[in-house]
Amino acid sequence: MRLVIINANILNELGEQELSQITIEDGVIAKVEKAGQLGQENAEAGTQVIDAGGRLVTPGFIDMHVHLREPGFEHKETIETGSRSAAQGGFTTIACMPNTRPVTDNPDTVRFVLQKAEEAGLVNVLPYAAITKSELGRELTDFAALKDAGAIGFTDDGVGVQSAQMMKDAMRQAASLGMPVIAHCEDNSLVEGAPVAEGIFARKHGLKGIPNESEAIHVGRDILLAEATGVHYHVCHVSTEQSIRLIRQAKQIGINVTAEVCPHHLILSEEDIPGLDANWKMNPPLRSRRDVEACIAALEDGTLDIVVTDHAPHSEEEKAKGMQQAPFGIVGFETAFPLLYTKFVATGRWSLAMLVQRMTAGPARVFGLEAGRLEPGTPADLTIVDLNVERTVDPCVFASKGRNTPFTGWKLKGWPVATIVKGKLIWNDAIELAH
Ligand SMILES: NC(=O)N[C@@H](CC(=O)O)C(=O)O
Ligand SMILES: [Zn+2]
Ligand SMILES: [Zn+2]
Repeated sequence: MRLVIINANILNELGEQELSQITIEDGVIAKVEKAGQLGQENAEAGTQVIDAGGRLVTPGFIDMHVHLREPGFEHKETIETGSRSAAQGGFTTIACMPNTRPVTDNPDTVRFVLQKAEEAGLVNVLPYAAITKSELGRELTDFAALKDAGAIGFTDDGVGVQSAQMMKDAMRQAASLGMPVIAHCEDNSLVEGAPVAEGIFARKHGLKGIPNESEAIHVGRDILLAEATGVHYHVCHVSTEQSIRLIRQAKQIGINVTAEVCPHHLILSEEDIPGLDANWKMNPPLRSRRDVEACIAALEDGTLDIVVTDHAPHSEEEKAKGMQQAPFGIVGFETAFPLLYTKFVATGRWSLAMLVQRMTAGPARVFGLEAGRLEPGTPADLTIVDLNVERTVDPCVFASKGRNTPFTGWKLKGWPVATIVKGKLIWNDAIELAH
C-alpha cells in the first residue's frame, strides 16, 4: 500500500519551509523529495494521494503527559475519545498517566490500556505505570513485571511521592531496568487544600495559596536522588522559577534530568484568572508572571526540554463545584499547537522549527522513541497543519469528553487539519482526497 503526500511544506535542516513530496509504503516513510508535483511513478493505480495544498507537514506531535481516564473514570474520557481528541490536536503518540481506577500499578491494567488503544486504532498510546501501589506512597509496584507488560516509565502523577526513601528505592530499581522515573513534584505539607497559587488572586478571594517551594523542594530532593542512583529523572509540568533554577544547575553538572512544561504555564499567570471559575484550576496552579517568563526562557534555552499538554478532562458537574471543591485539571490536546503557534511563533518570538522540535524530535529524544523525524525508514506518523486559518476555541467541537478549558473564545491561528498514523489517515478536517 502506497500513500503519497504532495505539495507538503516541510521544515528543512535550516528550519525553512520547503515544498516536498512524501512517499509512504506500508506505514513507513519511504522517500522525502523536494518539489510537490506528483511523479509519473506515483500516478499508477493503488497509490493514494493526499494533496497537502502547500500546508505545513510535520512529524506527528508527541505528548508525553496525558490522562485518558480509562479504566474507572469513563464519564470523564475513554481511551477512544482521548485518542480521537489527541488526533484532532495533531498528536500521533501520547503517553498516559496511571492515576486511573484501578491505578495502573499491575501488569493486567497495563495490558488493558494497550488493548483498548489498539481497539481504538487511532494514535500510538504508551502507558506509564505507577511507582507505588494505588499511588498511596507506601509500597513500590513490581517494576520488572510492569516493564514486561509494556509500561514505558514509572510515575505517581497526580500526587508527589512524599517519602525520599521511597523515591530513592524507586529510582534505584528503575535505573537497574533502564527505565525513567517521571515525577509529579509536590510536597503535601506545604499545600494542604489550597486550590490556587499564592499571589494576588488568592489574596483577593481569600483562598489558601500553593507556594512555589511545594514544587521546587521535590525537584531539588529528586535531583540529588537522581545523582545518587544514576536514573533518568524526568520532571512533570514544571511551573516555577525555583524548579527551573535547580534543573538548570543539575543539567550543567551532568545529572540525567529532563523536564516538561505545559502550554498554560507558558501563557497564563494567576493574575489572568477572571474569577472563581474552576476551568482555571489545575495542578500545578497558574503562578506569577515572573514564573511564566522563567518557563518561556527555560524552554527556549533547553532547560525545559519538551512541551506536554497534561490533558486532564473532568466532567462539567465536577468542574461546577467551584474553585475550592472542583478537581484540578484542564483539557489540552485540541488547543496546544494553535495556542503556542499564535502566542510565540506568529508573534515572532520563536521560530516554527523550535516549536515543532519541542513537540516532536524533542520528546522522541528524551524518551528514546522511534518517532519525531521525517526520515525514510521511520514510521509514517505525520501532522498536516494550516498555519493561516484562524478559528475561535469552542469546547463544543472538541472530540474529548472534557470541556474544561480556560481558553474558550480565544482566537487562534495554526490549526492541525489532518493526522496520519503509520501511513493511515486517522483524522482529516480539510484535505480533499484525490485518487
Ligand atoms: N494536572 C492536573 O491538574 N490534574 C491531573 C493530575 C496531575 O497531572 O497531577 C489529573 O489527573 O486530573
Ligand atoms: Zn501531575
Ligand atoms: Zn498529569
